[in-house]
Amino acid sequence: MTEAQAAKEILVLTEQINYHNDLYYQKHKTEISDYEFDLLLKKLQALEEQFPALKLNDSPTQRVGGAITKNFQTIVHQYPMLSLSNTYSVQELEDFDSRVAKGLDGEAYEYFCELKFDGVSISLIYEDGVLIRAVTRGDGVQGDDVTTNVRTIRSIPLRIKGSTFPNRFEVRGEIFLSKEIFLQLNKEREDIGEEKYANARNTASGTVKMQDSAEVARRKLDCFVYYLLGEEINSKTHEESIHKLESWGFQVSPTYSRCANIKAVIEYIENWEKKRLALPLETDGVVIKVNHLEQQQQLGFTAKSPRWATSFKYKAESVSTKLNAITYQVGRTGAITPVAELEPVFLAGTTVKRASLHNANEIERLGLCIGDYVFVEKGGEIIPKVTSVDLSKRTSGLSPVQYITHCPECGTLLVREEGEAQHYCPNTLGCAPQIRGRVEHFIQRKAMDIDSLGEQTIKQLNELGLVNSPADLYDLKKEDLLKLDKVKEKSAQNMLGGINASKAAAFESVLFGIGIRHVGKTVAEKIVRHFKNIDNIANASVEELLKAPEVGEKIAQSIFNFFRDERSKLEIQRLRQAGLAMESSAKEPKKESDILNGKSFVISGVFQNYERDQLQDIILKNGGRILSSVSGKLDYLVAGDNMGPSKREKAEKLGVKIISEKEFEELLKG
Ligand SMILES: NC(=O)c1ccc[n+]([C@@H]2O[C@H](COP(=O)([O-])OP(=O)(O)OC[C@H]3O[C@@H](n4cnc5c(N)ncnc54)[C@H](O)[C@@H]3O)[C@@H](O)[C@H]2O)c1
Ligand SMILES: [Zn+2]
Repeated sequence: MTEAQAAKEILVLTEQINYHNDLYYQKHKTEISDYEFDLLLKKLQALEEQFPALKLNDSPTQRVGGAITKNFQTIVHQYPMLSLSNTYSVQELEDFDSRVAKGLDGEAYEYFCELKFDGVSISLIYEDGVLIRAVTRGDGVQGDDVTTNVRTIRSIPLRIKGSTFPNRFEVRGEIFLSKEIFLQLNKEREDIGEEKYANARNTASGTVKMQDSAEVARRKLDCFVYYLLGEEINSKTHEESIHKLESWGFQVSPTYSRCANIKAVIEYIENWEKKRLALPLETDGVVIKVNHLEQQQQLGFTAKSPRWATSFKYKAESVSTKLNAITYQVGRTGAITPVAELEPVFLAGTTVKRASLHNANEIERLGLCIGDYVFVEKGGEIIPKVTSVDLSKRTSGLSPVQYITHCPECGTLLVREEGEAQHYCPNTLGCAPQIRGRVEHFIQRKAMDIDSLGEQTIKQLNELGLVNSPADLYDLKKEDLLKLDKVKEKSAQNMLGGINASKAAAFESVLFGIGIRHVGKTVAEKIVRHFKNIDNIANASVEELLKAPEVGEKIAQSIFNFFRDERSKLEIQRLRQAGLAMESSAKEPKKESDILNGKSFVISGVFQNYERDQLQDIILKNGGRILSSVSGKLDYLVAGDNMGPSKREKAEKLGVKIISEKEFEELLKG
């Protein structure tokens, strides 16, 4: 390669890597696998070594890939938060070991191995035993202050146990979503017609940077810690530090092990390759650290990572198999999911016959033809996925997959909304899986809680033409139920009892249960609080809907459309006649004073002593008004933590008074 060619190649690679870094760290998305990404980076590194003069100062090989955002306060790290070098091969691991041996000049040394948890790294600062700050890695030098969000994580102690600890220290760890919580979160999203999250890591990193910490708390993040730093730590080894962290009440994964030499490290790596798949969280490799802290110091750091540690990444097992067909599933909300039907193949301990293809874009990106051989991977994710076409086995005469245009269940023309990757069957009221899904959604515990009915019963009731919508449940008679397989007098009675008892459910459960797209349980609760009864909701304009807390453009439009559909109006009317609650049972807030009469407020950010709705209630009860956005007419902007900077700027420009939670309390005293 000539120098000119290398220069060009370096530019192209840098641009690609920067693009993927931005997607990964800022947008919490990925378009290529970690392995492919690491290959790009290695290629760039090799070129830079061959042509040192061409190395760019800000090359992605020289710095940590992330960045800070404008939504949080920026904090400079006391100790830089670096990356880790990585390898996928035992040979490279042995090279690392040789470098360590050389760097330590013949001194004896040992390693400490931990699993590499796949989440997002966090720095936790403790003073006098109390968590005072939590900061993201950012660009390694400075990060985002996400303390309010991190305080919601139960496994991170707000105050540490015991009485002997340094005045000030820093703990580093990995925030993650367990596989179980991630699947549950996706199930809930699918249920209300939201697109599913791609993987747990991206979801965890997106969650840590949310503006609403009440939502963060609901997501149930978790954390493993793996690093202790500070002036007065007094540990001799990393192992000792880990034991200290455990004794102070931090959550440390019990999977670590001290390893006498690189041979033992390799055994550790082999030992965990399969076992890690059964762990409750995703892991993508092993982190190998020199155990003695003095030796760590002696080895030091490069610009981007420590020389005393490295990571071994497991390459996801991948096999090539034939794509026999693509089938299409129709979900509760009509979302179409394409599924690859594969020639059965053995992969990472199980036989794989099907793999998810997500949506039409994915099929296009892969360039699939029926009859192709495709590579299938089962990485950290639970569901296998098709990663690419095995072009070496492509035969001639295959033509690219044509995505279906009509619903495989009811034949209706599919639609795809602007900006969405998924196709939908719009025949919500006439498409069998959608009908069943809607009734299942309606009877679930968070909605009407009718546990005497199950999926099978609903399927049969629908096939017999007895149930086509939730309201039909309330017309069921015992004779109807006796027509079902294996249903006798007693269970029929039981079912009717459950249906009848559901009439006592609260209005927010009903509103969630009727299944308006994008309206989850929390949103339903907020809407009920704001609008009080179904008529107010049904008659609200999009603009009025937008004034309710947590209701954005997408939700407002969806609610508005729902209540303009004659068929949903009829359904609501039938449910009302059946005796379901159509208004909030909560009492109107009683007027407490006139102290805030004529004053208008916007509430923004997160508060120490109140939920946002509580603050709203207090304002209303004392005669104030709530506005939805900052304008010249606004009297007060009540600012909590993590308020968006644009709101503040606007308020400052318009001369609106910005008050803190404390000042608001003062205001109330008159
Ligand atoms: N697919 C993509 O588009 C894309 C884009 C950018 C980055 N990436 C992936 O991210 C990696 C680079 O990310 P990185 O710089 O964050 O490095 P890294 O994730 O490879 O390694 C460093 C991080 O490992 C984490 N870690 C987990 N367990 C640990 C333990 N026991 N001890 C110490 N640290 C532990 C820490 O958060 C630390 O910051 C790449 O190798 C690539 O795989 C992928
Ligand atoms: Zn359909």
